[in-house]
Amino acid sequence: MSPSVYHLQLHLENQQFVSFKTADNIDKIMNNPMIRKTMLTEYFLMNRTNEYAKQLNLLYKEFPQYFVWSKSYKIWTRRQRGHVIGRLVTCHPTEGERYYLRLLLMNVRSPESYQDLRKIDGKYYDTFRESAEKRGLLHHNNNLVDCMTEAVCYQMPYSLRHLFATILVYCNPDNPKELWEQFEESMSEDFNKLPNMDPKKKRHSVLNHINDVLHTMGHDVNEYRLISENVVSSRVESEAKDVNFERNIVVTKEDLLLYKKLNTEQKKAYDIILQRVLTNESGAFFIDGPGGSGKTFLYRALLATVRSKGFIALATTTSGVAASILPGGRTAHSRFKIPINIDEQFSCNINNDDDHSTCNVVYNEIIQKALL
Ligand SMILES: Nc1ncnc2c1ncn2[C@@H]1O[C@H](COP(=O)(O)OP(=O)(O)OP(=O)(O)O)[C@@H](O)[C@H]1O
Repeated sequence: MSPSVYHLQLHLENQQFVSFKTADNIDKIMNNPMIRKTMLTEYFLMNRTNEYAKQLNLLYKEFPQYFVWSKSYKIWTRRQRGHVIGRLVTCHPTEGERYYLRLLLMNVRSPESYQDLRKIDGKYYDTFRESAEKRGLLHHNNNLVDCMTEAVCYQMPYSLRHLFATILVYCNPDNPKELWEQFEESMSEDFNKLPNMDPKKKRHSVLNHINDVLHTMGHDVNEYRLISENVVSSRVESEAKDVNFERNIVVTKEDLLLYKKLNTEQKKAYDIILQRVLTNESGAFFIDGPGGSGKTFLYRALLATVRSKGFIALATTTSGVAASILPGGRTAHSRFKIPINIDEQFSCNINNDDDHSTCNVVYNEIIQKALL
């Protein structure tokens, strides 16, 4: 490929990757000065010591146009020929200081050290973020526009929507609507290929996907006022999503064989419950026993058997911790969209039998509220 692209290393101070063989002596590795050298540390060194580099006053990404990196000697030497493009490896805004270091390197010419990047008018700031802020790099969405613009070049619309949601949550853009309008088209490209997608439907689908991502981070798209009306996913859509989620839960081989290990009491409960499920009769069962007596073990065996037979089984718990130990487990608040404040009138609907696959609910650790 011509011109070739230099991928410029990006790391916080003393956090460069070091590779070594398992048999190598760790003290020897630590005392080897070569191991600490990277494109970035040597870029700083060149800015301190090399007259030509000082005179050129370059950004990190411009450096490879004038200097060549030697992997064996870990030094930059003056370029004699050839044209290359320098690219700083990408960094997600959630990476914090590393992201702000990148932002500074993209904008500050000829820095001589990490400390130098944190210095403005003789004053040192504690973090790269503060330094970026004081330099005005965080104002007016500029860095976020750069981040999205760059991502548009190499990321699929699906990933762009994830990035956009992350930016909304973690980077507090001054004007989310402006950012949305600027990148809506790039984030919608995959939907263009679908048949019967009018612009309104397309926008709705894109915003709904962004909303799904935001929900996993505890936020909602309507907080950001990206469009004038509220984004509401249709009942059919959200049910389709739920069914899709449940259907994609992988039943492991190990779980499928759990029923063989059940003790007498577990087996008794397993048989009774399974019988009800298979005959499509309704029923509510309460499993009780001291901690560690095998309740969760029984639920896992039941979930695996029921799901492997093509039924939908909702593994529901009161707490997130309990949810994490059941395959496909979700908290009741997440699963049934229960609001924080509930009153006597509140009820939640579970659509049963849309496609003739009975919906079964396992509720682990009911401790506070009778919900169903
Ligand atoms: N029939 C069984 N055969 C083998 N191991 C079992 C069996 N039943 C339970 N166990 C094991 O015993 C341990 C405790 O079981 P489990 O977590 O299911 O108990 P529990 O009643 O749900 O506990 P808690 O109420 O504290 O959540 C687990 O390591 C589980 O794998």
